[in-house]
Amino acid sequence: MKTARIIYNPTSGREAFKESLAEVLERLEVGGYITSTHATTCAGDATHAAAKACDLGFDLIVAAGGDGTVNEVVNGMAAYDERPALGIIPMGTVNDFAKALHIPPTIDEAVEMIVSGRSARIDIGRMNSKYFINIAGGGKITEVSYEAPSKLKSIIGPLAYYVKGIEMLPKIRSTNVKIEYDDNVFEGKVMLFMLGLTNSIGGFEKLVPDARLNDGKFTLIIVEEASLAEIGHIMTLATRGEHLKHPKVHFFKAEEVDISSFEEVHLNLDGEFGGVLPAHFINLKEHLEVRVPTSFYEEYILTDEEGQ
Ligand SMILES: Nc1ncnc2c1ncn2[C@@H]1O[C@H](COP(=O)(O)OP(=O)(O)OP(=O)(O)O)[C@@H](O)[C@H]1O
Repeated sequence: MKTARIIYNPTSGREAFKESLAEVLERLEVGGYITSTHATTCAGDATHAAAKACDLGFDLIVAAGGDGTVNEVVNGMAAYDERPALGIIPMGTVNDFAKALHIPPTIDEAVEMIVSGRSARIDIGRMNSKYFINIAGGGKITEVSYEAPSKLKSIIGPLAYYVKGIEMLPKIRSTNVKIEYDDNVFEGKVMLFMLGLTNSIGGFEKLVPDARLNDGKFTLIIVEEASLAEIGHIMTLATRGEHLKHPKVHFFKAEEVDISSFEEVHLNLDGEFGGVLPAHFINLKEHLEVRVPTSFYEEYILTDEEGQ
């Protein structure tokens, strides 16, 4: 028998998970798992709960919550040599990570996928000692996502980032940074830099148009110093996934990135404050085993034969 630990955030998004808990447990039991449950009690608790599940040798951790919960669970698991598989039941307001993996939005379908889908090994990022699953970024503009109040986020969802972003535009200024990526260097004034792992970020589904989930590389996007009008134009292009064509936008693939600055530059990891520069980023290739729909696996997970 396999063992599964459900870690759920009773406060995330729609707050409806508890009502479905009995059915979720039953489906997992029928699927061959011995189950147990942990409801998180505060911020950071999911990290401790996931680490404990690793210590106890669980085969599967099911994270039921939004991106914040999944990020915390991965932070609890990632340092272990023996890691359980991860299943995700999206319960947040945005669920960028679940969307990137085409995880179904309803509880029933998500648990069904966990039981009968496939396991994919996908990349995660480490920044200094913290892990991230979707994106790391810095520069004034990236302070937007954690400044978007959660009330606003739950009412208008992804648009909250955009609305807040436009409001903040006049306050945005550039910062001087040095970005070393693999064997190259970029030095200069930037509005923002981003290291993406998936293509679904901040509610934009085409921000990192060609992110591969298991190639061991970050997509590094740098937006050089630009005028307000240019930033507005880049944001509009971003909604269509065409921002990479803009001359102030640079795009690279890299396994390791070092970023430093003489100024105080805030970092954002998966939508939350993640500390300040300097930062060392490393892509941990295929570090996370996650349950995904079979159709997604067949279409998006590269195998060795495909020339990885
Ligand atoms: N019992 C709790 N009370 C208050 N906060 C909690 C509790 N458990 C977890 N949290 C915190 O809530 C944060 C947000 O949760 P989560 O990401 O699951 O939902 P969300 O914000 O609705 O979703 P999304 O990130 O997709 O918008 C988590 O990062 C976690 O730190």
